[in-house]
Amino acid sequence: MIAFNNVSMRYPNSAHLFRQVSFNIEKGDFVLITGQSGAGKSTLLKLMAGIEAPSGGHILINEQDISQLHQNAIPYLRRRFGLVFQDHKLLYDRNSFENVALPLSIQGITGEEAARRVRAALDKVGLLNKEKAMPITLSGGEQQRLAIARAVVSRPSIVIADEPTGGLDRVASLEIMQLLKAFNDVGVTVVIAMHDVAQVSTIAYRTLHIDQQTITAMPAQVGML
Ligand SMILES: Nc1ncnc2c1ncn2[C@@H]1O[C@H](COP(=O)(O)OP(=O)(O)OP(=O)(O)O)[C@@H](O)[C@H]1O
Repeated sequence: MIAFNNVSMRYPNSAHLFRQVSFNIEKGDFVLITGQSGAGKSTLLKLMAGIEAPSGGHILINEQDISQLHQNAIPYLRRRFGLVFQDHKLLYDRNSFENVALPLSIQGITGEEAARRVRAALDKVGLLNKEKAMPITLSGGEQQRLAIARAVVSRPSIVIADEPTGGLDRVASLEIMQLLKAFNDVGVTVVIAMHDVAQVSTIAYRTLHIDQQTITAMPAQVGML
């Protein structure tokens, strides 16, 4: 589903973050990207989603080389991804419902159909009773769950989350991981960048570890608290 073939990455005037790394993420995988701060975890997620371009090699999404895609095709590629960032990137002048509805309205889905899908997404993350709440009135964990609802409302086949439990306590972190696992259980591929793997609980996962410009794939394992 996602294939990196000899991918190298360096930002202008910086050292390489990775050199000629290759790995595959299969449909339905639950993958953790680990590595120290600054190792390049966020960059790896951005490469997958076509937000950054690699300095070498090829990235294939469903066997399509994304570097060969026309600029106009990038928004369609992005729709396959649900993106969840550590700082939520919620719109604080819109309520919960409106935040989740935004990706749908960009795709031209409005009215009853949009309302039905927004409420289904809010229900999945346990925020159906907060649809009128402004994000600022929600707890950190609730804001992150709202960001997840917004990420999944377009029914993406891949959810990419960058430190989704950052700043949350243990209980809220566990809820977020269990929520992401629930989407994975129904077939969504989930890729999470995380420096603190201890929060993963008893979720089976594969790890891609970034260190010294290389990425090491480790087999499936079960995380322990
Ligand atoms: N747009 C950019 N332009 C130049 N350098 C960048 C850019 N984005 C990130 N970097 C640099 O690339 C390196 C890797 O950053 P990245 O955010 O991918 O690491 P990370 O592993 O996610 O770190 P953290 O755990 O601290 O979030 C850092 O040194 C960062 O300063």
